Amino acid sequence: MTARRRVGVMGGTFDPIHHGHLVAASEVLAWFDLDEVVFVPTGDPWQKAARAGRAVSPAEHRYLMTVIATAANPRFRVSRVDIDRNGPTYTIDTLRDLAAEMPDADLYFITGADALTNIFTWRDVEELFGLAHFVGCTRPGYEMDPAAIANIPSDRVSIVEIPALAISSTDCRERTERGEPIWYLVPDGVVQYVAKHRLYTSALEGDTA
Ligand SMILES: Nc1ncnc2c1ncn2[C@@H]1O[C@H](COP(=O)(O)OP(=O)(O)OP(=O)(O)O)[C@@H](O)[C@H]1O
Ligand SMILES: O=C(O)c1ccc[n+]([C@@H]2O[C@H](COP(=O)([O-])O)[C@@H](O)[C@H]2O)c1
Repeated sequence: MTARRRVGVMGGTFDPIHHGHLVAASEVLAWFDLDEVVFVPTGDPWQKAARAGRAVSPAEHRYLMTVIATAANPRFRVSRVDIDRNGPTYTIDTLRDLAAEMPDADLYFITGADALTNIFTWRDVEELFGLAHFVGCTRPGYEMDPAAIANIPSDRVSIVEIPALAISSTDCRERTERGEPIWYLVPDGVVQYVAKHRLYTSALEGDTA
C-alpha cells in the first residue's frame, strides 16, 4: 500500500502575492513534511470585496503574479480551480475540487491568524473540517483569539509560529499608489509585473488581464 501524500493548500486573493504568503507556505511545508503546497488564488473573494469596498484586481493578473512568485520552488504550484469556477469563492468548493483531483492526498489548508479567526463565517464550515487539516500561521498585528477557534475539532487544527513579516497586500497596493517601492516585500518578478501592467495606480486603473 502506498503512503498517502501530504499536500498544503494556500488559498488567498494574492492582490498582490507577497513574502508573508511565501514564508507561511514554506514554513508549513517544513513543519508538516508536506510533499507540495498548492497556491489557490480566489476567483471572487466574496467577504474581501464586501469588507474592503474595492474591486479586487482581475483574476488573471493575480494568477500570473502567483505563478511568477512560486516558479522557482519545485514544491510550489498554482491551481486555477477557484478562478475557473463561476460565482463566489468558497473554500468548501476549493477543497472538494482538490480532493477529487488528488484522492491520494491528505490536505492541509494554510491560513494566517486573521483568516482562521473568521472561519466560522465561511460557507458550510462544519463540513470543512472533514476535508482538510487547518493550519493557522501567526501574523504580526493579529491576535489568534482562542475562543474563535475553540469549536474547531482539536485534531483538525494546528497553530504554527512563523517568522514575523508585517507585510500585507493592502500595504503593497497603497505603497504603489503613493509611488513608494515594494521591492523586497514581494518577489522581484512581481514588482516588475505590477509596474508593467500599471496595477494599483488609480490614475491609470491598470490593465485588464
Ligand atoms: N504577513 C503574513 N503572515 C502570515 N500570514 C499571512 C500574511 N499575509 C497574509 N497571510 C495569510 O495569507 C492568506 C491570504 O492572504 P491575502 O491574499 O488576503 O493577503 P493579505 O495581505 O491579507 O491581503 P489584504 O491586505 O488585501 O487583505 C490569508 O490566510 C492570510 O491570513
Ligand atoms: O469559504 C468561505 O466562505 C470563505 C470566506 C472567506 C475566505 N475564504 C478563503 O480564505 C482564504 C483567504 O481569503 P482572503 O479573502 O483573506 O484572501 C481564501 O482561500 C478564501 O477563499 C473562504
